[in-house]
Amino acid sequence: MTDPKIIVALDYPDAAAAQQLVARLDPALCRLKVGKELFTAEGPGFVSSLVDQGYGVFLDLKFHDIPNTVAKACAAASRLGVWMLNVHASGGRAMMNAAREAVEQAAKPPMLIAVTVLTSMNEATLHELGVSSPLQEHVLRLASLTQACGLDGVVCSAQEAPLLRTKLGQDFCLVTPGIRPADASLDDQNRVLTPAAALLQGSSYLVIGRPITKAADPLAALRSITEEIKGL
Ligand SMILES: O=c1ccn([C@@H]2O[C@H](COP(=O)(O)O)[C@@H](O)[C@H]2O)c(=O)[nH]1
Repeated sequence: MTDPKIIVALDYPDAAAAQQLVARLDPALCRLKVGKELFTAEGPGFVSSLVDQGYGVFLDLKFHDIPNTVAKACAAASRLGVWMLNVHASGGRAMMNAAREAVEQAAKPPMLIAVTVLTSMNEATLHELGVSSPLQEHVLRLASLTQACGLDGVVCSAQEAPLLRTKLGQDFCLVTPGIRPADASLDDQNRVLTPAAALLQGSSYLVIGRPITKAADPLAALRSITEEIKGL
C-alpha cells in the first residue's frame, strides 16, 4: 500500500469544480483535503464520495470549541471514514483529550492532529494576539501539549519541522501547509518552504493547494512536484 506524501487541498466553491480535478487524479499519487469552503458548500456527502472513490481524505475543519462539542464533532467526522481530521491545539488539554477519546471509539479511527500556529501567521501577528514568546517556541509548546494528549501529530510550517523532530521524535506526524515550489506565488502564506526542502526538514505530509489547483494544468503541476520529491 502506497503512502502518498502530497495532500491536495481541494479549496473549491462546489463539488462539481472539485470533482473535475479529482477525476483526473489517482489515490496512489496523492491524498485530498476538504476544508471549510468546500465542506460548508457541499457537506458530508461529498466527503463520503471522495472516500468511496478510494482517496485518503483529510477533513480540515480545525475544530475549536468546548470539549463536549469538539468530541461530538470528531465522532461525527470519524463516521465519514476519513483518513485524518484536526482540531486547534489552542483549544487546550481537556478539549484535545475529549477529541482523542471520541476518535478512539470510532469503528475505524482516523488520525487526529492539532493545528499549532497557522502558516499564514508570523511573529508580528502572534504578538498582536498577546503571545510574547518567539513563534517557534509557541509552536513547540502547542505541539508538546498535543503529543502529551496522545494525538498523532500537528499541523505546522515545515520551517518548524527540524525543531519538532528533535524535541518530539520521528514518529510524531508533521503535516505542513505553506508549501510553495520555488517559482510560485506566496499568496497569503508567511512561513513557506519548497516541497523538497519541507521533506528534507522532516515534514511527514505536504498540504498543497493553489500551486496545483490554480495552475494552468493542475495535473502537470502535481506531476512536477511529485518528480521534485521522488526518493525523498
Ligand atoms: O496552518 C495552516 C493550516 C491549514 N492550512 C490550509 O492548507 C491549505 C493551503 O493552501 P495553499 O493554497 O497551498 O496555500 C489551505 O486549505 C489552508 O486552509 C494552511 O494553509 N495553513
